[in-house]
Amino acid sequence: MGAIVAHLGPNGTYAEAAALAYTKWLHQKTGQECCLRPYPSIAQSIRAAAEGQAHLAVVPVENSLEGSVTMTLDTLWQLDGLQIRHALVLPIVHALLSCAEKLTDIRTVYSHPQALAQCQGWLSQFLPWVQVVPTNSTTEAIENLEQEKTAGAISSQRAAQLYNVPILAGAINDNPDNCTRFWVLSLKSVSEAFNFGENQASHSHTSLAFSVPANMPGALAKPLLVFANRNINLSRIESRPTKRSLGEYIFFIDIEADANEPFVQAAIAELAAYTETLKIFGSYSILPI
Ligand SMILES: O=C(O)C(=O)C[C@]1(C(=O)O)C=C[C@@H](O)C=C1
Repeated sequence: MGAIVAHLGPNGTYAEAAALAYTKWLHQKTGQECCLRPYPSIAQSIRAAAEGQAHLAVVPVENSLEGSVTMTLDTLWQLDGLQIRHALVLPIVHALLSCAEKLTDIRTVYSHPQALAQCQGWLSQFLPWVQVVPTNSTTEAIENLEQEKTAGAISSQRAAQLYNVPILAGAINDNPDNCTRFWVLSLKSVSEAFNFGENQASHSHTSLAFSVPANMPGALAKPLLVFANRNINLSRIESRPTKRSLGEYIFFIDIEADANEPFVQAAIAELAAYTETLKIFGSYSILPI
């Protein structure tokens, strides 16, 4: 049976490119067949995996220029039961797609907010007069181009080929080394039924998030010392609002250690004493893609 893999659509998004890279790796490693299924938003693709409509979801989590994809972090925090199976990092090269003949004809630029932000320097240098309009994905932005000859969309070269739209400018991201990290998510029960190629000896990273019981001195220092005292390196820390009241945060942390190791289990047990709600999103490795 093929595994259904949810991703942000319509076809041609970077999330789909990440899902394709992951399913190719998985097929080579385990022979597992997969079938990709696009969803209109990142949140809906995560919910599809959480509610069992899809076996996996491949979602962007962090970009080298713009930082966290907040919709992914917020949705993961709200839902229960999802685990991170793998991470993968893709280079992101944006192009300006348009049916206009030249840059000076462009009046509106559509794209996903992350992509718009990753090209803000280029936009202010070459198209300072345009109206910038956010869309749910870089490929949703392409829908407007045929009717609106003065519109452009920031998307990938692959999407330009897929939708047969001309590229007016290539490699427009503000840093040539632009890249985005994606997570592969699934319910725990799904990985018991499928072979997701995870039976390697150890995982390089564990991701977790917690809220703290009160805004007081040491509220964050105590949880962080749990890792520092055991020589466990943090590779990332990010805060998001709890959405309850101003100044209350959820902290998302990635550590460079496997939660199956006894010393990491001891750290997590101690961490629970200093946190209000603690969610462990699992241990995983970064795929060599
Ligand atoms: O809109 C897309 O094509 C996506 O896959 C989303 C997304 C993101 O949310 O970060 C993925 C990678 C790039 O960083 C830009 C956009």
